[in-house]
Amino acid sequence: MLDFSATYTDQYQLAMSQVYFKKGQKDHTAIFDYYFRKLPYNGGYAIFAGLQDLLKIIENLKFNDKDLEYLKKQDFDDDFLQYLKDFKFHGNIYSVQEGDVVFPTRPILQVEANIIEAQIIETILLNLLNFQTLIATKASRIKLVSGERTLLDFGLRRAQGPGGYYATRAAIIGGFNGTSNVIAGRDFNIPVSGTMAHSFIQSYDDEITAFRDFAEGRPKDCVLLVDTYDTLKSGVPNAITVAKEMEDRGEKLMAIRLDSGDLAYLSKQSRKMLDEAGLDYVKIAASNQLEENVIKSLLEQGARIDVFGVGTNLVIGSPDAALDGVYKLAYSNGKPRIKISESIVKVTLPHKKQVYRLRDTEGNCVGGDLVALFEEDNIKNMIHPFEPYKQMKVDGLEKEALLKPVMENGKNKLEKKSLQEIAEYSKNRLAELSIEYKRFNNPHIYKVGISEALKAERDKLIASFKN
Ligand SMILES: Nc1ncnc2c1ncn2[C@@H]1O[C@H](COP(=O)(O)OP(=O)(O)OP(=O)(O)O)[C@@H](O)[C@H]1O
Ligand SMILES: O=P(O)(O)OC[C@H]1O[C@H](OP(=O)(O)OP(=O)(O)O)[C@H](O)[C@@H]1O
Ligand SMILES: O=C(O)c1cccnc1
Repeated sequence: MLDFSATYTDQYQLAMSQVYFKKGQKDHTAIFDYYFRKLPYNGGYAIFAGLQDLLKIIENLKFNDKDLEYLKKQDFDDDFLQYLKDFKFHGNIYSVQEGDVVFPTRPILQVEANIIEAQIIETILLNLLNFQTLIATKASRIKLVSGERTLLDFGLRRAQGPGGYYATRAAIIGGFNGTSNVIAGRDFNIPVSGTMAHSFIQSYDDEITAFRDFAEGRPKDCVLLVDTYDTLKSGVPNAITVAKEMEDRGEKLMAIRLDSGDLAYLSKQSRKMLDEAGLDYVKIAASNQLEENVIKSLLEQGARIDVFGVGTNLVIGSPDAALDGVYKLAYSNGKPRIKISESIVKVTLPHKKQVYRLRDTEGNCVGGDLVALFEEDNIKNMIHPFEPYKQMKVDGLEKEALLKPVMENGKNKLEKKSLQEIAEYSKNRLAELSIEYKRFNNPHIYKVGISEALKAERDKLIASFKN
């Protein structure tokens, strides 16, 4: 894992914290909600990712000597710096499980801690969760159109700097099978694989010698890049020759890779040539600015591609640059808190809350999540948070509580899961959603509503400030 200190934060967190400290408010308990307002890619769902990393980092977050020296130069006071010297997160965190499908405007995670600790972790929390959730969602869309074909992440070189490290992790949660990213493979136990670059072939005087040497060097997982000079006239015929030579040595060429031109046409022609040479086991990989719409189109055209290598568009979350996840105060110093806005969608929900996934008596998702006060019971109705005439009866429905304690008094309580287990969980949760929520154009809108009691609390607070 990358090394983080508690200065991985925005200056205003420290400025506010010094005031809380000086004014005797440092032990006031605060509750913050993490949620986003708009689904990325105009899609029908998002995949929550980044939780495991976040908790590991928060558990060990502290200000080291270098941080404190620097903050002293930034005009923070000695007594506050002394407090920061012993900083540790002691709070509670309640969260949806990593990999679950999540929807706008309802809490995905809640932090309950003293106000300084809750404030200092805000930036790293948003930084990690927004990015991984965006990329896991992108990966999941690519997976939806690719079926059982193999998906490899090739994005590290095109990522937003070191963000590529976590993009790879998120891609696996969203359904990718492996990566070219060696450090992410090492740290997250992800299968690492790769092919060859154009430079390797260019560095030889002829393509076939390059192929021969590579096959000799990597006999077990040899993939030959066939488009450097002419895919069908040179690359594929030379790959076939080398594959036959490998057979003579008792080896098997694993795949060829197409990286330019009309990938549908070239894959069909290459498949035919390989099959006619008796090489039906040699797979075809493709890359070049792939994303879910291109892959969908390629498959509709009958492309014979077994492996998609996806780089840029996956790791930068194209075309959306960011998830708009926010961290909003819901409760502090014994009182519910609200942020009022001209735009009703930006009004926050006060109090500690619980979120329930609604299911019928057979356990099937009915397409709705309910947000209620934490201790509420016997909830009969769900109301649209901003359009109160939209209501739904929920009293006959099963309610699965989604926010589970994952950190208690600063201790990470998250059940240990491998990335593959998180990905499997994500796959199963996504499978519970019907296809209408997964289509790319005008997907069905998943219902998110609030209980009558929560609405009453919110409206009471709005009225008190309006007066
Ligand atoms: N049959 C196809 N249907 C839809 N999209 C395709 C098809 N074949 C390739 N593409 C996509 O079209 C884009 C073509 O990119 P580009 O214009 O750079 O062409 P290119 O063949 O890669 O050129 P270059 O040789 O410069 O790399 C890529 O995103 C690629 O994935
Ligand atoms: O298109 P992306 O989805 O981002 O996939 C990654 C791309 O990165 C490599 O190209 P690059 O030109 O960097 O190196 P190369 O010379 O090895 O092809 C690879 O050949 C892919 O085309
Ligand atoms: O292994 C590959 O083929 C690869 C790795 C990174 C980027 N593009 C391709």
